[in-house]
Amino acid sequence: MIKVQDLHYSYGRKPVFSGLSLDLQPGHIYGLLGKNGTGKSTLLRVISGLLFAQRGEVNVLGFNPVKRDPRFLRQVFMVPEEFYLPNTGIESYLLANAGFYPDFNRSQFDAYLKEFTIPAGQSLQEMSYGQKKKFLVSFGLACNTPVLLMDEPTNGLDIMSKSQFRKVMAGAVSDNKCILISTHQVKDLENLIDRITIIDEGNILFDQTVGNISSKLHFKISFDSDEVRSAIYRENSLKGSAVILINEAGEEGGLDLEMLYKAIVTNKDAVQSAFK
Ligand SMILES: Nc1ncnc2c1ncn2[C@@H]1O[C@H](COP(=O)(O)OP(=O)(O)OP(=O)(O)O)[C@@H](O)[C@H]1O
Repeated sequence: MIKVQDLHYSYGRKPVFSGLSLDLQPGHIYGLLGKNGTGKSTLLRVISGLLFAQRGEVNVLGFNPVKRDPRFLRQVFMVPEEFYLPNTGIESYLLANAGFYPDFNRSQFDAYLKEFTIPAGQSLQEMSYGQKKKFLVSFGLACNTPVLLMDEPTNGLDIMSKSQFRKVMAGAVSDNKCILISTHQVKDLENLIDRITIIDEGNILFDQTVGNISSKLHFKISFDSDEVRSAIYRENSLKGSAVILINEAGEEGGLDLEMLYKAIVTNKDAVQSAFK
């Protein structure tokens, strides 16, 4: 559905990607993680056709995003990290924008606004940043595009809104939809994303499904010093050590995305050895 091959992209002389490849399928929510400045937003912009790859191939739904073909544009929606909303009410916004998306669903949109407790009569510019973000997420979801790109969608959302976001997103997954979410707020996406892609210095550092991670790695609190020593990642505290172990016994357990991320960044080889 989204295929990126040998992507090269530089801002002026500053390279961001020099050979990145990625293959994303429908029916999944992908979490795109990585340090600040590693190129997550750039990648989303390249996929959506807002930036043009200097080398390599980008194919989204059979289209080259660079061509900005209307048949492509109506199938892709991006919720950017920074955005501008016009000084209009919700109805005028819908009138001007919903028509570009053939599968836009008004009752779905209203249900999302209700879930996020966005007052219907308010002008978009009078909304707080968090309200604007929830409005845009609601609109993006209601467009029902097969490709949905979100850049830090939970930034600026309060605690209640983050759980509403998780609920709304869980209901939005479908077999024909590919959702790619770039985020640092990994806790907000726990139990939501089913594949984790970490990019670093222009390359894919880690790319695994949550199911595969859970079968290969075991996350637990341990009080056993031998076990702690054998862990591929550990965080000590007075209440025992939070560890990541190679899941040799095939134990079932949860996944702590934040710990996984830290483990990959600090001890990539040990984590990757579990997947060989
Ligand atoms: N408009 C621009 N002009 C020049 N350089 C840019 C521009 N936008 C981004 N960059 C640079 O490209 C690199 C990748 O930026 P990008 O915003 O894609 O990273 P990111 O992974 O999304 O970062 P963050 O996690 O901080 O949002 C950074 O080094 C950044 O400084």
